[in-house]
Amino acid sequence: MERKKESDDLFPSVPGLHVETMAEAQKHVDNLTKPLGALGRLEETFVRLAGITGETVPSLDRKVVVVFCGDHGVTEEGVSAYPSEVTGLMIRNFCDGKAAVNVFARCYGAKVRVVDVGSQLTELPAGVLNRKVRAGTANMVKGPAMSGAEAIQAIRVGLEMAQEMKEQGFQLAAVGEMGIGNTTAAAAVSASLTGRPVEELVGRGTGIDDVALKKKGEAIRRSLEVNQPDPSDPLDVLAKVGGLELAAMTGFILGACAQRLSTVIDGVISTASALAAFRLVPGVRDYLFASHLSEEPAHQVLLKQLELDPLIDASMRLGEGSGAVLSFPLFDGAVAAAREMATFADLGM
Ligand SMILES: Cc1cc2ncn([C@H]3O[C@H](COP(=O)(O)O)[C@@H](O)[C@H]3O)c2cc1C
Ligand SMILES: O=C(O)c1cccnc1
Repeated sequence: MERKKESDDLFPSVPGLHVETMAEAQKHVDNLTKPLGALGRLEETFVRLAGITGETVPSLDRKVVVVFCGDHGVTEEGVSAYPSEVTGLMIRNFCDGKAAVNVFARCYGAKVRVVDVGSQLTELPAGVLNRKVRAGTANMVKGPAMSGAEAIQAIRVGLEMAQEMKEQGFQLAAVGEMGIGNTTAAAAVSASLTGRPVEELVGRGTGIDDVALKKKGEAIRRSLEVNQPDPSDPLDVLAKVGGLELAAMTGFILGACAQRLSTVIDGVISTASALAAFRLVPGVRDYLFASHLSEEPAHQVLLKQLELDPLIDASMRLGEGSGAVLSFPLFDGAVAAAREMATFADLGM
């Protein structure tokens, strides 16, 4: 009971969409010179952006991707194709502007923010925001990944980052992550929150072979048995079988949506965080956009629970927020179509 009270204070309420603006936007889209509904998901995207911003033609000039980083104790079970050290190497790579997410962000004029919420790096390169809660989680096969208090602290990091992004004037925010081992944590969180069997959710992550895939499934099952996370308590799930960057992404989504900041989720890891956020505050769904469909099997299960349709299906399995940033031009296209296309009335029809 005590914790329920604490989380009530922790989570801001999410306002409803501007329904009248959405109706106007829908009417406008229906009058554009194209067959009714022919722009598919771009139309739903545009109408919802109008509902979020309260503007019939919203502006999306300022875009950002926030990459939350953390390490995972469960890597000692041999669940990833790469060692934990790669998390730190990639943090440096993000700061050098040389990772996939940086390249895509440059292509589409988006800023990149890198937040260390739980890596094992002791010296951080310039450009990383140091919000470290602890240096990696514990091995969740042997006990909880972190304490409830640490999970709440990580969620607060995300909430604060969302506030900062809003204050910095961003209009579209993508959420991404880096953390070797985090597809294992994401699958465990997904299994707990959805109640689906582990075999349906576990995937090859960075590209493990059949032997490692079996070990990964077993590690996920054992983590659930050992920790018994309460599926009706997303905070408990995130603490026991989640990760620091997963909890921070949940906080970011809650904070961004509460401030009417349109938020684009990426692959399986950020979507697991989004489902946790949705279970805490269902209204966040109205502010969330699914960018792409990852190869990880849990991703489509999570998106279905969220009732979100991805814009892109490019067989990607990278993370970092890379798929979310790749979807940015589709948002620009949706807004540009609404702003610049002629209506049937313009043609005298
Ligand atoms: C070089 C490299 C860059 C990455 N960028 C994102 N990930 C992705 O892979 C990791 C999850 O996969 P697993 O659970 O199998 O470890 C995460 O860090 C995710 O962001 C990367 C992984 C690697 C190796
Ligand atoms: O779905 C993702 O984003 C993903 C898949 C595999 C590895 N890393 C990330």
